[in-house]
Amino acid sequence: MGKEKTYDTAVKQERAVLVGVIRPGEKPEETKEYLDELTFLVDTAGGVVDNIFTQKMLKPDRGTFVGTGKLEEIRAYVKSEEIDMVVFDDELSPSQLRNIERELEVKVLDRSNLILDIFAGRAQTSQAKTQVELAQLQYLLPRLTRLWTHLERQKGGIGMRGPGETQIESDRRMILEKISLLKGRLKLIDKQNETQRKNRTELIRVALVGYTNVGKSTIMNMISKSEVFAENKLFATLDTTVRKVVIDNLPFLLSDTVGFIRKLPHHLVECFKSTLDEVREADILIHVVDVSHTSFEDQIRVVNETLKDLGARDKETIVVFNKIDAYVNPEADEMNEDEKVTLTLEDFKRSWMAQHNTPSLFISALHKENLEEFKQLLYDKVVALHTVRYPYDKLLY
Ligand SMILES: Nc1nc2c(ncn2[C@@H]2O[C@H](COP(=O)(O)OP(=O)(O)OP(=O)(O)O)[C@@H](O)[C@H]2O)c(=O)[nH]1
Ligand SMILES: [Mg+2]
Repeated sequence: MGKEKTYDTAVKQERAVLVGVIRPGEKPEETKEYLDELTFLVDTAGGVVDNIFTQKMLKPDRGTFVGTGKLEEIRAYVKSEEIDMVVFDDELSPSQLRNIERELEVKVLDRSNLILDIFAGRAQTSQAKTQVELAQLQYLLPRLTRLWTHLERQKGGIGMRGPGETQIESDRRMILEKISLLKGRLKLIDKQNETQRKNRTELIRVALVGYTNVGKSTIMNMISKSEVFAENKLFATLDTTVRKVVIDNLPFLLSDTVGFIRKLPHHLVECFKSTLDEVREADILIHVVDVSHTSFEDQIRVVNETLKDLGARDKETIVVFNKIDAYVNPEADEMNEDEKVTLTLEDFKRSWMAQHNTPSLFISALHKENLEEFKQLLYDKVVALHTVRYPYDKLLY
């Protein structure tokens, strides 16, 4: 863990307020879930959430996202509580951002910007760094007239990490040049990676995919005895790691990939396409789900949609429900502890199995529960595929 980049906690944490719009028909749990996730993102970026403002609206206001009355309320709060930044739960258009900044006179971030900032702090390889930088520049290009960047540039902090701000502001043309330079660099890296991948086509390739923070890296470490960075923060993994794994003399490749999230900035998905090549070119996907998360079913949906965008939805998939040790049924307060967990998880299991044909498993990577079962299933799948693909391969038997 020592060599990983983490944020300096010695500096004063920036205090944030969050702003979300509640759409018609949105349930209170949903609103809470969205804002909890945004809180987690702010926390991951090194900030601390001081307060949350929400407004019920048919759709966000085109000029100022929330209504002017609400904005006035936020402004007063920001002034009196000396808040450092205001974070909106959706991507703001360039004009919304401009209007809001003018009104609030404080640093304004949106969800996309925040995610990009976290990515910038996490990127390790030149590929990841180039991809993030490209996404950040594409995000900034139409938003060059921001006010707070002038004031805050020297101070650094959340939203300010990444590509050089001076360049970004001084010349739009320079950004465009930089963008094309980065694109060229990415193309080169892609080519190198492609060659690398071609050199290992003999082995079956398995990729761990899933929502962020579900335990993909923990599973990777457990199965491959590797030391991939895992922690209770969003986007701990940015770079794909590939390891050769051997189960019962059967070698295959296992890769750990970047986690998915709701409303992933469009530019970021585009820029990360090549990181996700590993997913696109995998033979088998292990879709990891955090079954202890209150909205894990929504997360499954988000992951499936992202996989569809990548053209990887039709791959052979194993669904692994992880963190069964942490599963609690919120409605079963009255039952005793043991009953509560087994009963409700069993219920879910039954209804899931009845509705889906996908092979599914329930494990705890942390407590090493049902691990053998998991390895066995994985082994069976890899063998089956291997036998089809290399029918004469004696190595196996
Ligand atoms: N209770 C419990 N926690 C777990 C389990 N598996 C993983 N975790 C924890 O969940 C957190 C996230 O784990 P990671 O392995 O980093 O998750 P990830 O899916 O790789 O996350 P990203 O790389 O951020 O997308 C860590 O704090 C793990 O210790 C489990 O079976 N039970
Ligand atoms: Mg990870």
